Amino acid sequence: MNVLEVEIEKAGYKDRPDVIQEIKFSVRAGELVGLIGPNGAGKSTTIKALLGLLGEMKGNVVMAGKGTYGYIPEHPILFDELTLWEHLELAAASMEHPLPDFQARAEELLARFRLTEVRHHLPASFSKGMQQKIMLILGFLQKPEVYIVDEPFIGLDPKATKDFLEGLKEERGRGAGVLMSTHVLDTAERICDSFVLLSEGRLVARGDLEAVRQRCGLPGGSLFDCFHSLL
Ligand SMILES: Nc1ncnc2c1ncn2[C@@H]1O[C@H](COP(=O)(O)OP(=O)(O)OP(=O)(O)O)[C@@H](O)[C@H]1O
Repeated sequence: MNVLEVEIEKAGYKDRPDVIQEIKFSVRAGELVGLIGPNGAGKSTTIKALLGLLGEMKGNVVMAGKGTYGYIPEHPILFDELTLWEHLELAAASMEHPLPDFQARAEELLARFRLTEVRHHLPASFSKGMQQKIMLILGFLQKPEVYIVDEPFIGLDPKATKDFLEGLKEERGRGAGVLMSTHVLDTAERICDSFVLLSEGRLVARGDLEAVRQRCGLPGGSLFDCFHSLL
């Protein structure tokens, strides 16, 4: 079953409405799909397009079930005047479907990412990695059907990265699908089930590592080798 289906004819910005073109892919329940491509290839634009954040978008995006998604942005988005706990309360209050177990879930996530002690502090004074962990907690809070994660590995320490990947694994076990953009290709190769490779706003390869290797004519090649041969 697909939890996310994306068919973008074209999308972009007011002055450049066709930054990305003909991007078609899907994410199955439990699948982790890596969105890969060099700087400026259109990864963030693709994510913004499927979140409905772009003025210029011609295409279709379908999310399964109730259509809930957890978006984990690359750069933390925080309010100066709210404590960490108030951020979680605000997120829960603005969800379309109320969280019956908000308190327990929030406590569990704070413990997992070791932020329990600072839950009543203002995140504006936190380190970059701590702020990034808040984004992970907010993403995990509502147990969505789809996770959309923009470059999670920059700024997280190895322990936080491990905790994050374990959290994603649990969620995938429950049937959530994940689309994750990253430049960290060795990690992507290790953890992703399949890949969407973008270059200059176009889809250049789609499928598991074997399919990407075939597309590049590099049997046994790493994702890193395939990336370089395609671009
Ligand atoms: N707000 C904007 N207005 C106009 N053009 C933009 C805007 N944001 C991005 N672009 C252009 O869209 C193209 C794709 O950018 P995008 O940010 O999607 O790339 P990316 O693959 O996410 O890159 P990176 O790996 O550097 O994050 C680039 O040419 C960029 O200049």
